[in-house]
Amino acid sequence: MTNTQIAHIQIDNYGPWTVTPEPRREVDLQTLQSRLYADLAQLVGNRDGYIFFSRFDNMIAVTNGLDEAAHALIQESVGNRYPVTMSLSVATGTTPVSALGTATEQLQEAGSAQDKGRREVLRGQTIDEEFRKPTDVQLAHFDVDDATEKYTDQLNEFDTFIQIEQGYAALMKYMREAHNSLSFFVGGDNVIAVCPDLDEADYHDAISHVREEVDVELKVGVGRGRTAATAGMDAKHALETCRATGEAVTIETETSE
Ligand SMILES: Nc1nc2c(ncn2[C@@H]2O[C@H](COP(=O)(O)OP(=O)(O)OP(=O)(O)O)[C@@H](O)[C@H]2O)c(=O)[nH]1
Repeated sequence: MTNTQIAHIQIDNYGPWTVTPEPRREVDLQTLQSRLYADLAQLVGNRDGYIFFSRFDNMIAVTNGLDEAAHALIQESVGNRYPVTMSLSVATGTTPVSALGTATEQLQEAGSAQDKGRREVLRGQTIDEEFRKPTDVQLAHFDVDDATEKYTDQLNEFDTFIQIEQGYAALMKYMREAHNSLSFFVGGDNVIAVCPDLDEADYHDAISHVREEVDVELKVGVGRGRTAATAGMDAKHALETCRATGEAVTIETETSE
């Protein structure tokens, strides 16, 4: 069974900061947000976690393998180098949705996102080393079939963007509602979903749903691992198997350590 460790990261009091003492230049906010995401991708990724930007002022990470000290160090490193601080709440669950739900509740209990007094809160619990398993994380790497041929080389970039986003919107909503999974756009035509123990039929179901709803054709590779990094790499290999065999769904049978 999966045991996903999810961290909810939130910039402290960011809304007021963006307009104090008066609205800050949008390009500077865009730069800050993308640099913070890039830094966190390295800080989390070098410890074998994955982070997704969601709304940039809030981010969601899979941090299996990171203990409380590792989370604290990441938080401190950002606090030392940025004009903003961030709060971080971590929780585990048999589904990513339940883990995130707990993490967010802990953060909300500590104070509002726009509470001047809530700064650099660190809450929650990580999985003790002795309880970690090679099946703790299940990641699904979705890809639009022949996006280059169907969209990128045919339509203008904005109309391609609409097609890809439509597929993403339908998938993220359905995976959340029907399969307790958290799906994130990661660039190009790719979406990575953090999933509980789903089987091949569940993935076929999600792909059919997106096809019926928005006429976007997907394939998916699925990997499992002790960390997001190993599960994610297995998912990429499984996706390559889809490309080689023409199968819409491939689940790596070996679980990586
Ligand atoms: N983040 C991320 N983006 C990727 C990855 N692989 C491809 N992309 C992006 O997706 C775009 C399309 O590439 P592909 O998915 O290989 O191309 P395709 O035309 O859809 O062809 P098939 O996937 O073989 O059906 C690329 O330009 C990249 O932007 C990946 O593993 N991660």
